[in-house]
Amino acid sequence: MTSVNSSAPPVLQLDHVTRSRAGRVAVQDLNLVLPPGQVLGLLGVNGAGKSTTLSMIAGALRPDEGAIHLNGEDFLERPELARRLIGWLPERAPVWPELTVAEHLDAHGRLRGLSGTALREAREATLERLELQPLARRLAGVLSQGQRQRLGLACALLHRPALLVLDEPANALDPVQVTALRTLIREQAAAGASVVLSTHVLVEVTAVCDRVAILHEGRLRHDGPVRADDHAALERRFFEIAMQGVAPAAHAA
Ligand SMILES: Nc1ncnc2c1ncn2[C@@H]1O[C@H](COP(=O)(O)OP(=O)(O)OP(=O)(O)O)[C@@H](O)[C@H]1O
Repeated sequence: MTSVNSSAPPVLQLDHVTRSRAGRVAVQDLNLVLPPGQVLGLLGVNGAGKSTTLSMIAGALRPDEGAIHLNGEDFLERPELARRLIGWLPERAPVWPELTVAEHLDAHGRLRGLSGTALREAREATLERLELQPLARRLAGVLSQGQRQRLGLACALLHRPALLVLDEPANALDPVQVTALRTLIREQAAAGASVVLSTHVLVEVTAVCDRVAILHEGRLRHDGPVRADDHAALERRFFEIAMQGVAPAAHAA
């Protein structure tokens, strides 16, 4: 399934990354290396540290310790790399209610240095790819949740980033759109982009990811390839890790 180019530098490298939130360690000593064209699924129970990790990868949170490199460059020294290299769909994608769908894409494109014909072409191609053309002139404030999620995805994809960071991308999508999202993610990987996505839905990982990382209590507990033909193995591993520290009575509950 993967189209990894092993001779290129990693798109993303995390070395010993640690981050506390509200006085508690949310992510601890995390090491990850992501080559071009690979789709990595990030799993973990609520509070495991997935969103904190994705926020650091997207440049929205700074690690307390450790290093992050994008395409071999020091991301903490050069946070502006995010504008060009990263497309981020946060857990709750912010929208400006008074702007239309097309205006959102224009605003995101300008923030990433696109203008004129390049911006127009990127906007039209993205509207078409995300099937948002019928909604292009609609105000974001009146979109359904799933339509908003697709707008968030469109904003993340618009500038063709080398790294897509998707926090729960299937949130609020109907089954047709979930299938379309899977196709879109594999298409991005085939074109050379790397993808990190977090999800609570294990079957999403089996369906779309080359590799899975499982976080528990802020620590990386598993990092390995996904076997599309063995979903049960992923489930077993996930629950093995997720149930650590849970009392037997809680298991049974
Ligand atoms: N804005 C915040 N302020 C303070 N602490 C936070 C904040 N966001 C998350 N945390 C804490 O950081 C830890 C990791 O949370 P994080 O949101 O990264 O986990 P998650 O794996 O994404 O969880 P979920 O699956 O519920 O979205 C948790 O202990 C959480 O309480």
